[in-house]
Amino acid sequence: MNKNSEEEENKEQEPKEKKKEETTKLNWKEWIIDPSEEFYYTWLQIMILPICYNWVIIIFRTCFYAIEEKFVATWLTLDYICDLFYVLDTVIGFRTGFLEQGILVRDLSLLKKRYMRSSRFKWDIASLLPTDLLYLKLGIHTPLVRVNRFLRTSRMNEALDRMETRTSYPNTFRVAKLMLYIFVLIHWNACVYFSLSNYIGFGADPWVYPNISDPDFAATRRQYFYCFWFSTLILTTVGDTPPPEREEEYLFLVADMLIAVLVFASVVGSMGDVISSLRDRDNVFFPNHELVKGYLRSRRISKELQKRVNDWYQHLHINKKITRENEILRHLPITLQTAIAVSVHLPTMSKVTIFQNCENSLLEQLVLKLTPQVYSPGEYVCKKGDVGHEMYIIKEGKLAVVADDGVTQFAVLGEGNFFGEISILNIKGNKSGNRRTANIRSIGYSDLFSLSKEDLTETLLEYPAAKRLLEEKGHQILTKMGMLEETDEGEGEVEKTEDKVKRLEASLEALQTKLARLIAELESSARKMMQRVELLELQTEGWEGIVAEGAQGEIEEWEKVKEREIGDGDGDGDGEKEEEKEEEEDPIVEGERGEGDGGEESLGEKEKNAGGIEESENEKEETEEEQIKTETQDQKRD
Ligand SMILES: Nc1ncnc2c1ncn2[C@@H]1O[C@@H]2COP(=O)(O)O[C@H]2[C@H]1O
Repeated sequence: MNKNSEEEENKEQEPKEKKKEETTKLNWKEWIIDPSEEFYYTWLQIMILPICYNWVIIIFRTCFYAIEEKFVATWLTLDYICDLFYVLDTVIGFRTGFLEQGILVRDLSLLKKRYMRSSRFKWDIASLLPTDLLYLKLGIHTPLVRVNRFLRTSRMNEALDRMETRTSYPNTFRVAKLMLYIFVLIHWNACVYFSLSNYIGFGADPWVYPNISDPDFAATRRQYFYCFWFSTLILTTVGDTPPPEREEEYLFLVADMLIAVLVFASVVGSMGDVISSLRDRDNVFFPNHELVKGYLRSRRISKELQKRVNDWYQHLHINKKITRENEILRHLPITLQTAIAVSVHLPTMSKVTIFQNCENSLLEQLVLKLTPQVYSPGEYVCKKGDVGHEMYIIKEGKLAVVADDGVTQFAVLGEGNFFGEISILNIKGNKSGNRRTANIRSIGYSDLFSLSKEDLTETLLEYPAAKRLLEEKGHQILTKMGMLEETDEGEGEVEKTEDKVKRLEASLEALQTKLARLIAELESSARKMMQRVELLELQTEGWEGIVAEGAQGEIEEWEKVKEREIGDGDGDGDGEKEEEKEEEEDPIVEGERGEGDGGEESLGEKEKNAGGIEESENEKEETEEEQIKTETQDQKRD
C-alpha cells in the first residue's frame, strides 16, 4: 500500500514539476510590465540618457566638424548603443500593460494591438528608421541623417513628468528641468552660431567666431565654449555682443532675440510659479502671518500682545512646527490619512498612560482627531473654573499645574502626559463637574495635541471597555488629587437614586398613558360588539317575521292574538298599533326596530302556529341565513 501511494505521489509530482518548468519558461514569454512598477519608472529614467545624447550630440557633431572626424568610432559606438535602447524601449512598449476598469490587462495580443494603434508607436517606429543607410550615399560624417532620433522625445517628457510627481522636492526639480531645456537651447544656438560663422568665414567681422587659424581660437574646446558664451549672452538678453554686420547675422540675431524673449518669459514664469507654490505651501503649513499682522495693526492691538503673536509665529517657522496637518492631508483617502497620522502621532500616543493598554483601532481613530497646538512660554492652556471642551496630550515641552497666583506650582507635566480630561469625562463624584480643576500654564514653548470632548466621547461610544478604563483611570487620578471625597460618593449615590426615581416616574407616567389608551380602546370595541350583537338579533327577528308572512291565515290569527295582547297590555296606546301596522307592511323594518315588549313571546306563538308550513319556512330560513351572513360580512368589512 505504501509503495503504491508513493508511486502515486511521484506520478502526481511529476506533472507539477513539469508545469513549474513550463511556467518559468513561459514567464519570460508572457512577461508584462506594470506601468506603476518600479522597473517601468527606472526604465523611463534610463531612456532620458539616449534621448538627451541624440538631442545634444547630433547637432554638435554636425556643426563642430573637427570633433566629428576625430572621434568617429566613439560616436558610432554611442549611436548604436542608443539605438539599442530605442529598440528595447519599443519592445517594452509592446509589453506594457494598461488598466481597464482598474485592472491591469496582461493579454499580450491586446497589449500589442493597443500599442500599435497608439500614436506613440508611429513616433517610435519613425525614430527607429534606419536613416543611417544614408551614410552610404552622403558619407559617414553626416550625423544629421540621424535627426529622426529626436522623435522619441515624448518618452523623455513622460520620464520627467513621473520624476516630478515622485520627487520630494518638486520645485527644485522644476527649476532643474527648466535649466536643462535652456541649456539644450543655448547649446543648439551655439552650434548654429559656429556653423554660421564658418559659412560667413571665421574672423570675417567682429560678430562671427574669430579666425580659427589664430592659436587662441583653434582648439575645439575653445571654439565650443566661446560659442556657448556668445549664445548665452544673446538668449539671456544680457546683450553686450558685437553688432551684426551682414544680413545673415541680422536674421540670426532677430531669431535669437525672439527666442530669448520666450526663454526669458518662461524662466520668469517658471520661477514665479516656484516661488508662489513655495508661498502656498508655507501658507498651508503655517497660518498666514501677514494677514494676522495686518489685522492686529488695524485693530490697534497693544505692542506687547503683537510681540507675543510675532514670537509665536517665529517659533513655528524656526522650528518647523506644523499646526495644520489635518487641513494639509484632507484630500487624501481616509485610510492614507489614518496611516500618516498613526506614523506621526502614535509614538506620542503610546507614551500616554491612559492609552497604553487601549486597542490599536481606538488609537487609530483618535489620532485622526488630534489637533496640533503650540503654546508660548507663560501662556495658560486652561484656567481653573472654565468649562472643559477638550483634553490635551503633551507632545513636547513642559507645563505646570499652577495656583491662582500663577506662580506656585503643584506639579509639572512633561512629554507623554495628558491633562484636561477630568472636566470632559463626566467622572461621577467629581465635585467640579465639567469645570477645569486647575490652571495649566506652559513653562516654555510646548507642543500639544488637543482632543475635543465630542471626538473623545464619540470614539469612546464605540469602545465601552476603553471608556470604562479611561473613567477608572480618571477616577484614580481624581482620588489621588483628593477631588473624590467619600461624601462625594454618597452624593453620587443620592444622585443615582434621584435619577432612578425620576426615570421610574417617567416610565410610570408613560405606562399610565398607555393603560388609559388601552381601556378606551377596550370600551369602544365592547360598544361596537354590543351594537353588532343587537344588530344581529334584530336581523334574526326580521328574518323570522318574513317566514311568518308566508302563511296568510296564520298572520290574521297572529294579528288577533296581538290585538288581544295589546288589549291585555299596559295600554301603550294607538302609537303601538300604528307601528304594528307598519310592521305588517314592512317586515324587515319591523325586524330592525321590533324590540318591543313581549316581542319574543309573540314570536314563539307564531312559530307554533306556523307548524304546518315547516318546509317552506326552512327554505326561507336558508336564504335569510345567507342574506344575514353577507350583511354581517359587509358590516365587518365596514
Ligand atoms: N495636581 C495635579 N497634578 C496633575 N495634573 C493635574 C493636577 N490637578 C489638575 N490636573 C490636570 O489639570 C487639568 C485641568 O483641567 P481638568 O480639570 O479638565 O483636568 C485637570 C487635570 O488633568
